[in-house]
Amino acid sequence: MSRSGCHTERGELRIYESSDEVATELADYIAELSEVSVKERGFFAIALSGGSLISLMRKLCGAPYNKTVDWTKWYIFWADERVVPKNHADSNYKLAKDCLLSKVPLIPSHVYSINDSLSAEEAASEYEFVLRQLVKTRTVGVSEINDCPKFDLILLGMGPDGHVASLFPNHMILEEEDEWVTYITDSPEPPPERLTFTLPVINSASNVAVVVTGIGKAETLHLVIDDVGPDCSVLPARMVNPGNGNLVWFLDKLAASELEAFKCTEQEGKSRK
Ligand SMILES: O=C(O)[C@H](O)[C@@H](O)[C@H](O)[C@H](O)COP(=O)(O)O
Repeated sequence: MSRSGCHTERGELRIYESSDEVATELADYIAELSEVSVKERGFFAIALSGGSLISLMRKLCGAPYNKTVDWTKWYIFWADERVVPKNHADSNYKLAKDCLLSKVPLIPSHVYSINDSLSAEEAASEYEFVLRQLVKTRTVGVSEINDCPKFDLILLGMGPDGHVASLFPNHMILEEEDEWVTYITDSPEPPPERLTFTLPVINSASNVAVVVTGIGKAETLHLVIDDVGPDCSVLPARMVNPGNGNLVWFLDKLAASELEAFKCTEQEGKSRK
């Protein structure tokens, strides 16, 4: 059950007691969006990231979701991927496959992993080409305000430096406006070569959820969510702002502990006692 929730200029905050509760609520949220998208569009186009997000999605593999979700309508993409072979320990595809995708009855041809036999630049351009075909057939929706894909859901994590997908602070790809998928060869975190959706694609989605847990992210999250100084404008997580879509932050109380909204609720709770 949600410990507290509120709407801010940076989207809706859903704060839970523990990361296990985040996992429970995240599964429910994804299943609900899948149902709505399948009803409205006939498909559910979802983009994943790497990191702890994937294990936080684990409850989708169990009851009731293994039976109630219409997995055959899912189309899976990656908001970012590391340029390594698919069976490499660093691969976001491998992580998702091992923890989730191999445990649910998806249609294998609906899983759009990145071509690992190409260079970063070639793989980015091929991935964008594939996306363009799927937007043409409306398997992936299209934005009403630009020609960008409109994913039903993009799931992101956030690094302690405020990066999302493979959009790192101060990197010039934050300014990319034309490409849908781009690449970097100088990631501050290994491995250095990565593909990533650009901000226009992330911000064109119908729904974006950023899932952040643990005390190590608390200070950065405060800079991202609360308006506390000029430096925070360079944080990529702060640039996530789906204009025509919904932004939801799934947080455990450790990650949320520095947020103004969280501190207020804690204070109110104490004064009531
Ligand atoms: O491929 C990647 O590295 C990820 O997509 C990246 O953006 C990740 O989501 C964050 O680094 C948060 O990761 P954690 O939740 O594991 O800290």
